[in-house]
Amino acid sequence: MASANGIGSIQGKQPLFSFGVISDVQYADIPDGRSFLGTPRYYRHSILVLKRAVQSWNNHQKLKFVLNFGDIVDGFCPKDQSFSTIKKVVSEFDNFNGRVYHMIGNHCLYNLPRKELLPLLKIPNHDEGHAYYDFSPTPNFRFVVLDGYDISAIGWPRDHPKSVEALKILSQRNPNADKNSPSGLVGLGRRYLMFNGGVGKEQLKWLDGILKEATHLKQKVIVCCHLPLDPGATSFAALLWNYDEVMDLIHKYNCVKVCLAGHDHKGGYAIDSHGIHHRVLEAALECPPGTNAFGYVDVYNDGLYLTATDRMSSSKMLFDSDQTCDHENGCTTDPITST
Ligand SMILES: Nc1ccn([C@@H]2O[C@H](COP(=O)(O)O)[C@@H](O)[C@H]2O)c(=O)n1
Ligand SMILES: O=P(O)(O)OC[C@H](O)CO
Repeated sequence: MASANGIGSIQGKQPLFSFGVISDVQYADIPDGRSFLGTPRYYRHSILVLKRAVQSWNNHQKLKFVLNFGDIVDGFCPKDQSFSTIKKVVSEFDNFNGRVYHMIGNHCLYNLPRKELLPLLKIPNHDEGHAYYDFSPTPNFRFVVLDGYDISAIGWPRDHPKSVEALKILSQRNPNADKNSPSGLVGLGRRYLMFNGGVGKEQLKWLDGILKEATHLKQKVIVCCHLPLDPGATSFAALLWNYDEVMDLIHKYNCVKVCLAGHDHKGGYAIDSHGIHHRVLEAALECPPGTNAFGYVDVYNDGLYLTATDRMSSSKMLFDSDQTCDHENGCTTDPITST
């Protein structure tokens, strides 16, 4: 399909490399339920979605790695089963014939503290409890994985400075007794919920260094985080607390082309004022039995092409600086194929 944003230029060519994606598996061995707002959640079926994803990624044969966007187990998982359940889901991922890069999400942190969780997820360089890292699958591309719960009221010991900082932010920004309730919060202020978090100063400094180096090396950067970074691509109630600070830093450079996220289960897509694509991936948890939500991304010099399944929409994201939205009704995803 030749389209307004010029995706025709990448179709028909061999990708430089490809990788698999899935988000919000939120498995638990409990009966089906619903979100707070009533959306059905299929806790036992979600691991079947993951199994089918792994099978499909292995059948593809050319995927270089897989990215898991976080929340591999649900907060309702009985706490005496947290460790074994996370191990069970990780071992499903490990059936993939390649490297799996995990992100942490709020539901992971409801189940285990960081010091137990990060080694299980094989988070690189987790010695100080950080879950941010980067890797370069080819010399011209770099993936940056952000830790959206760096400043968070979940996951750190209660008296940890990062937990104290998070509780202070929540007490200033959210007057509700239940800090997960957005009641009375208006517009972008709705993001100040306990199930979200922020990127701390040290991580921002690290990110600045990475982007500086990537610019010097002429690398294109894909930023990944459980929490979305753009208000156009998500419900405000799912945004990273300091998404604006992170994006101001990213916008100082021209190397970041795409930001990928999970957390907001319905998914989303937008192009920001600097031409960066923001794609929030639809959740595996909310797939009714027999349906799927996973995909793989083909990487080209001039764009990313997400081929997705069932409830995850396929997306074309071209890197050109003169970005225009290629969807008639605005910057939403443009479904192209379903496998
Ligand atoms: N509109 C809302 C949404 C959520 N909450 C609180 O957050 C918790 C988690 O929500 P889920 O969507 O993951 O079910 C929920 O238990 C509520 O405490 C809310 O108060 N108002
Ligand atoms: O992580 P959950 O399951 O609490 O859901 C987060 C919401 O989707 C954010 O809007």
